[in-house]
Amino acid sequence: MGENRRVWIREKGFEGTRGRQEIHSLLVEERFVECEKTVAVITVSDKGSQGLREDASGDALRRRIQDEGYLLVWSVVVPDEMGDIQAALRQAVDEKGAALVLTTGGTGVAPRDITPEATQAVCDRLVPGMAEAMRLESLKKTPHAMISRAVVGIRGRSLVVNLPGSPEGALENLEAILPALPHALAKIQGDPSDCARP
Ligand SMILES: Nc1nc2c(c(=O)[nH]1)N[C@H]1C(S)=C(S)[C@@H](COP(=O)(O)OP(=O)(O)OC[C@H]3O[C@@H](n4cnc5c(N)ncnc54)[C@H](O)[C@@H]3O)O[C@H]1N2
Ligand SMILES: O=P(O)(O)OP(=O)(O)O
Repeated sequence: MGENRRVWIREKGFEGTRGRQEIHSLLVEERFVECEKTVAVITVSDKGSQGLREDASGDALRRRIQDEGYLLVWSVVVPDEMGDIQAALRQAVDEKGAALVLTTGGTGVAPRDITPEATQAVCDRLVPGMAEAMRLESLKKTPHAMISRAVVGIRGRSLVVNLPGSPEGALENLEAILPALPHALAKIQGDPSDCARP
């Protein structure tokens, strides 16, 4: 996460213009605002990783999430391979510092669909309610929604969200959780404030 904070400070033009002490206090002050809004997008697709299909789903997700004010810190296309997916998830969180990681593809029941297993393997905790909400909303669009085994999990202080592979499916699922994302990310980052509704 430290790297992202530095990126943001540079973007705002503070780095080098203030003393070390002041930069440190700025980082502390702005931590909740900035760390929550970094995102990585991982496309899981055999065809995509071989250049046989344009990554329309990744493109659509990148556009939509940036429209919501998130800063894209990394994006990659990997094949439906356990090692590649896990490595990408670790890199997104541990090296790129994404507070939010969106995956698209490989959530279904085809033999090579293993994104949920790879996600669970690198996450410390699951957030079943977010995956349930995505399926609930998606069932209003298509009965095929129940085929997605997508999970949502937490790795360290980052949230990992599995989305289906089709562009429409990925966007429809993302839309279902967008309203809850800011609060979820703030809590994962350690926001201690009360969250009961008045
Ligand atoms: N809200 C919705 N939820 C779901 C939908 C939907 O349309 N709306 N589709 C359901 C279906 S059908 C399935 S099956 C499951 C699981 O999907 P997967 O995550 O396993 O998707 P894939 O098999 O990886 O891909 C499906 C299909 O999508 C196209 N595709 C895949 N990747 C890309 C890409 N990067 N760019 C463009 N198009 C892509 C391709 O035609 C694949 O065959 O989810 C349900 N949920
Ligand atoms: O090439 P992929 O992995 O996107 O899978 P599909 O068979 O669903 O097109």
